[in-house]
Amino acid sequence: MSRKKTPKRKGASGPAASALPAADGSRPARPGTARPGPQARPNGPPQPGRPSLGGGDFYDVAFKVMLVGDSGVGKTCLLVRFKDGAFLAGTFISTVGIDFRNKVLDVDGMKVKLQIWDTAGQERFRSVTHAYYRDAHGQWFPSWWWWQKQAVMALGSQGAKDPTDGRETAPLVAQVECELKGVRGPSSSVSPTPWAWLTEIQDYAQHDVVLMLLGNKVDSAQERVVKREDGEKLAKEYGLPFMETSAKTGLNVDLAFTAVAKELKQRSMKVPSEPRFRLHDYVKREGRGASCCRP
Ligand SMILES: Nc1nc2c(ncn2[C@@H]2O[C@H](COP(=O)(O)OP(=O)(O)OP(=O)(O)O)[C@@H](O)[C@H]2O)c(=O)[nH]1
Repeated sequence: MSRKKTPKRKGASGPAASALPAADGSRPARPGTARPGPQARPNGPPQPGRPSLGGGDFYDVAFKVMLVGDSGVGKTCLLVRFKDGAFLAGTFISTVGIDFRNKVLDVDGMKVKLQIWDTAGQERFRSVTHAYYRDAHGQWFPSWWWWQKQAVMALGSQGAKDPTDGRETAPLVAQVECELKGVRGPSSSVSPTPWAWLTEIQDYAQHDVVLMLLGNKVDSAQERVVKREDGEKLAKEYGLPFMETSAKTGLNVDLAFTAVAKELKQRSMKVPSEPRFRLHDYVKREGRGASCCRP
């Protein structure tokens, strides 16, 4: 992935539009860059001449997944952990604009490509992110049914501090409470709206988007400020599947993306012979507790 992160600076200008990938996943031409586009057109059910990501990574069906959440909760680290199995330790460098990575998973005998978009959590990039929620592929390639389904994984942090620089990050539950307070106000008649990110998703994503809530950074036991039960309660309140993750240890990272891939595949393919996949049940059953995986 071309690094779109830059050291955090106050008053830094927004991203140069030309440097950003297009909302349909294409990028400005760069030598050696595999880019999704017409030439990478997949063909639905498995066939011998399946499209490739390059390097022999063939796939049958492709979906778009977006990672959203406040700055510093660990979106980029989660993606890097999933894609490369590594943890980006060291100084926190905030994402500028947006970028994506592709990964092909084997889901029940089918090759599912996830195109995962890593968004910037900082407020000043919000307008850039908005453009990427909508399925731009539908606009450009209306017959590409396989892009129709998308997922958003909303991240919060279960820890209060970024362990690398001691900076405060907004923990999951606090983000929600803060938002509710802001909207309700002391004498406001406006009915409370969900957490800011969920509101965004409602406003900008497809109405039937697959959603999952993740509480990241569960490895830092001393820093933990959100209890697992509180995360679960919150998710229940909004009817979302919830999982605690750690980009540092890898806890539940593959599982979370696999769960989303399974759900997306089911919604698109509807294979009658396959038992119905239930995302909520799957994450509850398969998700591991943080206590078993401290570093
Ligand atoms: N202990 C611990 N630290 C983490 C974890 N995930 C991320 N971090 C740290 O948290 C900081 C922020 O991580 P990023 O992945 O850059 O955060 P982000 O959400 O992409 O932030 P923006 O790009 O600003 O939106 C970095 O210093 C990471 O090393 C985790 O699971 N555990």
